[in-house]
Amino acid sequence: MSTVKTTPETYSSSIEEVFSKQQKQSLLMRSENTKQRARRLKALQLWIEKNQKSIQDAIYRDFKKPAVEVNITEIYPVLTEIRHALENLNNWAKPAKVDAPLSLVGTTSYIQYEPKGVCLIIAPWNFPFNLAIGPLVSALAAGNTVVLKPSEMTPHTSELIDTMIGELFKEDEVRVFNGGIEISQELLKLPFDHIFFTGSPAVGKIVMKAAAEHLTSVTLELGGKSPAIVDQTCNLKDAAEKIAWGKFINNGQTCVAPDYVLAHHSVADALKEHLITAARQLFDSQKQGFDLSADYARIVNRKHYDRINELISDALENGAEIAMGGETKPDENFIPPTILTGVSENATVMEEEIFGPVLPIQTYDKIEEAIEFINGKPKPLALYYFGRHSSNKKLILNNTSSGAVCINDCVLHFNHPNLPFGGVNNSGLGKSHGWHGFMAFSNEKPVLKQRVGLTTSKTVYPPYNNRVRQIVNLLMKYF
Ligand SMILES: NC(=O)c1ccc[n+]([C@@H]2O[C@H](COP(=O)([O-])OP(=O)(O)OC[C@H]3O[C@@H](n4cnc5c(N)ncnc54)[C@H](O)[C@@H]3O)[C@@H](O)[C@H]2O)c1
Repeated sequence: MSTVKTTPETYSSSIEEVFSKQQKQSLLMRSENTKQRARRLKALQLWIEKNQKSIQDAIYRDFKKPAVEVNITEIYPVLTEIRHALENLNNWAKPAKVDAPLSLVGTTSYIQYEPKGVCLIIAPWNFPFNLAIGPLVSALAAGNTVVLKPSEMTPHTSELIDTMIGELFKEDEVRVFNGGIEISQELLKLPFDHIFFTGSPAVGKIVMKAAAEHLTSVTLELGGKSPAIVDQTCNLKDAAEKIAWGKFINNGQTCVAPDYVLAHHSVADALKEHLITAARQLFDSQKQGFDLSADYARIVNRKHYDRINELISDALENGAEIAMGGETKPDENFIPPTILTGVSENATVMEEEIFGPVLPIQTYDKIEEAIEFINGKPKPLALYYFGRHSSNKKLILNNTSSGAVCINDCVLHFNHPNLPFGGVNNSGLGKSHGWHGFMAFSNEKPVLKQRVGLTTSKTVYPPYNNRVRQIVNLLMKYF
């Protein structure tokens, strides 16, 4: 493979030229029917199905992600998203009729879902294929043109995405601009009709500020510290297997991974043992060591490897103990599943999103303490509750705010096409997936048509004589 394009000059058209071509094309695409949108989605689907091996290879080269894990977490979710859109597109795009209130009798009204226009998608590196192409599916289903900026941290996948898009689309429909922050910043200067950003809350703020210059709408899919509460009523072995899977898959670099565990003090020790067993069974089944396991991915680069090691060192300096893990390998960005106990609340690992295979276990006595702890931090992207205590469940659901909640499981909600996916405040703004993704890239345009002129409107026109005053008073009282 050739090296990744890093500056706009290496492309045939500049960012501004592509933007201007897409503005013209997006006007033409407004009058397209859904068949043409479906044709684009179908082409994308066929390309992905035909090139599964290339996708697996590219992501393996980026951070040694096992091929089956690529299928489960990168290819399958995108194919699900495409199939769901193809099945539902006609319904989604159909104008939605709405009833008239009594005061507007004689009118008919409907909502027309029009494409927003020229959209920018900025993607992160942690699911480099899924999180670039998933939003693209929604944007195309809604009839938009797209400029796509994949992450510079996964160069092999980003180059493959560029190749795929180049083979499937003209640059006035979809165009990739690969590169780092400088490319993002150039793109963010333009008056896009919508920006869909997935990444960190810190960069989300930069994107939102840039969007504000043009009053461009944004969807921000951000991160945060997603807690997993484990109470004394849960099946510990089952909970441990699910938490270990959700935490250590993709080497912990998952926005909805359980960031830390809040365990009832009576089950914390037993849970720790189950977590250690589960991590070994899932990610080192051959018992050769996690570093030799074909089922365990790597940290994406040295910068993140160093960041995560610093989190571990800081936790240890603040009194934490390592229940599992400890032996890292800088030459291959390898950090084994690491479980920490006795972590101080002031340790950085309890303050920043971990985004790596490190799982601190905190304990609580009363469920109210766990809730207070969560509410003391920015609202998380996901919250997990493991237990069968209906009053605990109710207390948690009613007294915390998060992008999503999973009960007795974790991460799975990402793959449910009928659930809106996204965060709240610090963990995100707006929703994606399925209908919700279609809506993120659509303008809900209300259309009101006057039919028989029975409405009260003209009767309240000036001059405001006694008759008009009486009508207005009646309107306010009864309609
Ligand atoms: N909510 C979700 O769906 C979701 C999914 C995956 C990851 N995330 C979050 O993403 C973060 C990890 O991903 P990341 O490290 O790639 O995020 P990031 O914010 O560093 O980068 C994301 C994208 O923004 C670009 N970028 C970086 N700095 C920029 C700047 N100053 N100006 C303009 N653009 C800039 C990058 O080139 C990249 O394409 C975590 O916080 C994680 O929780 C969220």
